[in-house]
Amino acid sequence: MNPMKVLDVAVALTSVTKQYAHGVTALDDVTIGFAPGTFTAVMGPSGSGKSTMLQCAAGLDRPSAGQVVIDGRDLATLKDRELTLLRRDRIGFIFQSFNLLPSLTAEQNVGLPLRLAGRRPDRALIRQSLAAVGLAERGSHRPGELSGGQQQRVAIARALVTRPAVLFADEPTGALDANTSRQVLQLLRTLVDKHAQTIVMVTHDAVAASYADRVVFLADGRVYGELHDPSAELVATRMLQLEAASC
Ligand SMILES: Nc1ncnc2c1ncn2[C@@H]1O[C@H](COP(=O)(O)OP(=O)(O)OP(=O)(O)O)[C@@H](O)[C@H]1O
Repeated sequence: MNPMKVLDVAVALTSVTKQYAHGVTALDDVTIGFAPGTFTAVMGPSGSGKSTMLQCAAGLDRPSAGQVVIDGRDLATLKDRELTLLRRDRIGFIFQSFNLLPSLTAEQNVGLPLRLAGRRPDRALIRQSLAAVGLAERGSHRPGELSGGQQQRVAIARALVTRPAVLFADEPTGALDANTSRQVLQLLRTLVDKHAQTIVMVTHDAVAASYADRVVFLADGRVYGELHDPSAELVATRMLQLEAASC
């Protein structure tokens, strides 16, 4: 990828390889970019490198070789402190298990990234973030008093409160039923369409992937093609082909 192209994307991976101990190559020469204001789903058989790619793209893990550029900054050139700040201020992350602090209210959970940044939690901003995910009335509720879908929406509000360049999502609907999943996916779609949020989501679910603009397929640590605006059926067919090929 040339330098101009790198500037055009929110996140760019160029020839990224990640090797673990015991000779495991989790990512093998992966080059891929995620354009601002787009929603990308990453799919592939179990062990194909999806989570590893997300971790490297989010600056949570360092590649063995290759370059990762987030928001125009080459991660390899950053000192540990600078990388921590970039992750804190420019990256949002949501997980299958929500990862909310059970003793804090929804408002306090959403305000956490601001506190960690040493900023005074701005209540108007926090309330605005909760309203954006449809939970304006639930600010004083603790996670145990909220449904799974509501907890994931609090986690999304928390991830977005710093206005990150990219929101990474690792199986965000994995713990939710079909109906609640649809609501969360529709919310992610709206964040892209209305607020030009960049989202990169790992999923095993073809229906979830069909909410994205683009689906990237991984197998054995390599990119094996992509689909644009695909139907769930087309994604499922492609996954079956990949799984059959990697057996
Ligand atoms: N910390 C680690 N140490 C050694 N090997 C690892 C480590 N993390 C992942 N791997 C290996 O790297 C490969 C890719 O793993 P990764 O978790 O990225 O795959 P995945 O596509 O997300 O899988 P799944 O869909 O099952 O979650 C696998 O072979 C895995 O066993």
